Amino acid sequence: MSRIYDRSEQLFAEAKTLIPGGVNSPVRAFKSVGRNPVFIDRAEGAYLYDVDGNKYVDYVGSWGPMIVGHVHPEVSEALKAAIDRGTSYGAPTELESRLAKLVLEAFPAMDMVRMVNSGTEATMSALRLARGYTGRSKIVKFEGCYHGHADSLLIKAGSGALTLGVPTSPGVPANIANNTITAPYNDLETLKAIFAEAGDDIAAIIIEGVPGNMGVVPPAPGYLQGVRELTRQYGALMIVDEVMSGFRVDFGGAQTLYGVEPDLTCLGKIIGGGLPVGAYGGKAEIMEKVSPAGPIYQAGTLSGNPLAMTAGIITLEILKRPGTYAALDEKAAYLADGLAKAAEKAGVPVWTNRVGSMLTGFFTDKPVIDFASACTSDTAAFGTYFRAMLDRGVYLACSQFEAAFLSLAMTKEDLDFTIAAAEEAFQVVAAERAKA
Ligand SMILES: Cc1ncc(COP(=O)(O)O)c(C=O)c1O
Ligand SMILES: NCC(=O)CCC(=O)O
Repeated sequence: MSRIYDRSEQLFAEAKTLIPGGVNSPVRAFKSVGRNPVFIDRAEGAYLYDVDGNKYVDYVGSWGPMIVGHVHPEVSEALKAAIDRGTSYGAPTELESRLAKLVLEAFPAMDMVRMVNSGTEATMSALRLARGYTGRSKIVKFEGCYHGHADSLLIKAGSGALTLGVPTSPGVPANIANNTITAPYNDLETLKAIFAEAGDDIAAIIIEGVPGNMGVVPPAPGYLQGVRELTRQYGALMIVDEVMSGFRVDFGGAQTLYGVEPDLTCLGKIIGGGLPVGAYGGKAEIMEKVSPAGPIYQAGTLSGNPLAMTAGIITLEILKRPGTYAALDEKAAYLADGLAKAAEKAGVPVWTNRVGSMLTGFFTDKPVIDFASACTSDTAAFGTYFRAMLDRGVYLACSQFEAAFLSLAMTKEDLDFTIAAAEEAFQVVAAERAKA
């Protein structure tokens, strides 16, 4: 391909001398796909433009938040007006209540919500609350699920931790790791056995609404209900981490889609509309324990930031309009079908999981239902596919174990462009396999 990446290469070489690995979040470094990252200059609608002038259809969407597309005119206009009113006060504003109302309306399981600055803060704070509320220490998380980088959650974690081969990070003290029990996802029997043994010490189960951090792996029918029953039986809380799935798979997240009512919910990504926001919320009886209403401490200098609240409010108002989720689903179904046909044509077995506008094609001929089956994927083939797609103007998440996200800004032409690129990219994979 004739694309030039010189300026990106220069900037990355410099960044590596200034920032660990040249990036401010590990997944951005393209490390597992055998090339250097491209540096982004700007974005608009469905597209990213890099510093060498290359254009891409963007399926990363800032790892989820950009569901209405980049530089959406309504979001931009509101943000510009907000900037002139001041960027931070460290004092309450009406904007915080407006975003809270939109969130609570979307998630009936939540009576109250607290805004924070990232998904990591949301899950970390929810765990503290669950432990404070129940007076218990242990938590259960699932293999391949990622909930941000708090110590107790970096155990058998997904996303970059998995991609970069450090699912359990050095630096997490053993006495913290000991309080995290991990279980295989979509396996109720093993979970029951864990509770039979340690149920009285377990404060909470934390689970991704739709796991997207080992690639997309939907919950089996009845699985979330089973988890709900088990937690009730043992007096543990069920925390659904909808940082990725919230306002993504449905306006009311995975809990609405699958009909399950958790005790606590974590949000992030989309509720910030591309600015840094996270949130956690749940039943009033539990949330009233959070400081200053209650004794469980949690705070933040920039929490409820007026710019972030503004971007979140406008984004959710756009998403609330009739037909948005049907439109996203239709686009994603069209794309998934086109990609599957392209793979088949090239004779490359791919297993596709999709929930609404998040999807992953795994380079495996086996059904992907959990972490172990996700790991049957041929990650070298994924790397080849990723590089071929990038060279053809399609920006995918740089790991087999991530989701692709669609946005409302994508047109049928964008999807057809992507499918045409994939037809060639799968042929490149097939040719490489034939050589091996
Ligand atoms: C399900 C889930 N939870 C939590 C997080 C952490 O969010 P953040 O990166 O904003 O800290 C992420 C993504 O990073 C996520 O996908
Ligand atoms: N699945 C990966 C993420 O959701 C977060 C991106 C990051 O860690 O930078």
